[in-house]
Amino acid sequence: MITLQGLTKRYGDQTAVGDLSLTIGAGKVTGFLGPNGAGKSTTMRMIMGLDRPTSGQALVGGRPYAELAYPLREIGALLDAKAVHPGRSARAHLRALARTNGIPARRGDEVLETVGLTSVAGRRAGSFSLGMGQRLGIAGALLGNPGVVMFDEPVNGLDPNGVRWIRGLMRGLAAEGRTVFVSSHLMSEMQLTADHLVIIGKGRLITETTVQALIESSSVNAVRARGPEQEGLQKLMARLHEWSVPARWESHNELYITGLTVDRVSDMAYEMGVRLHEVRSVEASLEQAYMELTADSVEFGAAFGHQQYPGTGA
Ligand SMILES: Nc1ncnc2c1ncn2[C@@H]1O[C@H](COP(=O)(O)OP(=O)(O)OP(=O)(O)O)[C@@H](O)[C@H]1O
Repeated sequence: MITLQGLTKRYGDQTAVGDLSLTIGAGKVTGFLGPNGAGKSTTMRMIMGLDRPTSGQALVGGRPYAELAYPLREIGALLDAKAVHPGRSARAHLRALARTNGIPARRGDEVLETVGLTSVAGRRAGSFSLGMGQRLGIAGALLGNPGVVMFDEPVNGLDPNGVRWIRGLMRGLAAEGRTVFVSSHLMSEMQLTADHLVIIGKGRLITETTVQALIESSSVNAVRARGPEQEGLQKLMARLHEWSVPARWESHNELYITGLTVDRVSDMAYEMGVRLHEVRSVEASLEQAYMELTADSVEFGAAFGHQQYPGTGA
């Protein structure tokens, strides 16, 4: 379990992380999401004792990192895959890590097997590809068989095979009862991997929720109605607005209606004599729900153009 208590980090007058209080529990994968510069890496670095909080604290299994006698046995982290001596072989790197943490040397070979690097164990880590480096970093994180693992952007630059492997690994670690805390910008991947989500923006907690609850809360969950006659659709739109049902144009022959069922929309159109060719429900993706939620917290982003269609009144 990881506990953050009023965790705060300031750089000059800039607050990188502001008063974060939360618990990241065991037995599940918790995704750590937020726009660029939101404070994810800073938070993870404070959990690992690499940055000192300005105030508040981060606890691993109830204790600050600095007080852990053998930290690698409590928490393993992949924060920077390049933080490996390039001249050392993968095996030598893991042996050195094991030695300083009171872990038997043979454990290095076990984790190399787990991450699929046994055949290159004697090769210099500096000659590794990005994906191999990520795997070696993960081997280091697993070395002490810790109850808590933390990965900062673990799938960055990985091929589809590597992405799938990491997904399975994280799910497996959580199923074994471990705490798995992972940051990522890949929402499609988080939708498949995470159970729980912690979302921050500009250093502050935006929400803590489950993947399912976030998706269900999205206004993108809607009914899409498509028809061949725009005049009819405009009539339908006007009626919906009379009833204060949120509806907007998706394209010139498609409406997007929130808060009514497919059956209700079909019946309304039938009663009004509006021809429809398709009526179906649309579920938001995690990405859509996330974009809505964090729209106000994006510091570094390009403005999107907004398309207008007849009848939107916008
Ligand atoms: N050593 C530092 N000195 C000054 N400012 C810093 C330092 N480290 C981080 N920051 C600032 O703190 C803020 C949070 O950065 P952080 O890297 O934690 O964000 P992030 O959520 O991990 O971003 P990304 O998704 O882009 O990796 C940023 O505005 C960053 O510029």
